[in-house]
Amino acid sequence: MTTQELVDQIHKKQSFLCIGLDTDLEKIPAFLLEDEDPIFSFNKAIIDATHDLCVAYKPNIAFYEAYGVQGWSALRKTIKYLNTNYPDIFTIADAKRGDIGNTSTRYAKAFFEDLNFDSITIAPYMGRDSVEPFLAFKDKHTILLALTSNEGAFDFQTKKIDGVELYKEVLSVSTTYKGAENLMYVVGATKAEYLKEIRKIVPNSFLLVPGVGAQGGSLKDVCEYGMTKDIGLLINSSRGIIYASDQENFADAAKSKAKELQEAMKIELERLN
Ligand SMILES: O=c1ccn([C@@H]2O[C@H](COP(=O)(O)O)[C@@H](O)[C@H]2O)c(=O)[nH]1
Repeated sequence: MTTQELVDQIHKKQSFLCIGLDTDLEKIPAFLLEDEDPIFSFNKAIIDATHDLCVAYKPNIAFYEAYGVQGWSALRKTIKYLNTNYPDIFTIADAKRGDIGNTSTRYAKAFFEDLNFDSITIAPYMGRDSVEPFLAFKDKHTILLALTSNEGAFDFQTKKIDGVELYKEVLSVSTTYKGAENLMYVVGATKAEYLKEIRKIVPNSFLLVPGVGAQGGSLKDVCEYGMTKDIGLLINSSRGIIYASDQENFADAAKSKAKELQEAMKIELERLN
């Protein structure tokens, strides 16, 4: 999917919501455990109930890998279901990969070609040759961890090297990578006040912003400091939406939570005009 197609979808749906499919057998409604593939049944119900309120879904790969072959099969069914039934939706494999060049190429093939995701999250720590193999794929997007939402982000990411914070170095150096036009960045909603500085380095890039909902980040602050004329934001909420209820009404409850966020986003988009 091209970035323009994503922007068009945001305008059409008046939403820049990404729903995280962090599907955990210990948290989904108990009655679904009787199904042949409870993970897929849960995901399908959530997707069918919320697809017109969001522009992206982000399965976190850890939740699928944790269940071995069954989990991987549910992931494959989920991405296939999305690509077949809702081809306009932007899909993100939250896999946080990155390795020496030839290994990165295999990761890229796995997620972009075999699974056919539109994008993947990548850790920048191994540098240029670990990221560029992902950037070589046309109309696929590489979402580099810049400033993450967790407390541990302060261990390294905000530390200065030669007077410059590491996350800023990640942002500016990565813009020189071959294929940098395919880059997006992860910035945690819990670090909204940093967005002003971040926008000085990457004024137009799309940012994937997790941390609204269960982690307490503010949608309003993220929009105030991070929104661009082309929106430039995908705001993720996972647990706050998908686990709104563990009863029969779980999909409707998820829809209500997604609707609350979409309505708040609509107001923010109206401010742009
Ligand atoms: O900095 C980061 C990077 C990734 N995540 C992931 O996003 C979701 C957030 O889930 P919530 O339930 O809405 O808190 C989850 O998959 C994280 O692994 C992040 O939170 N922060």
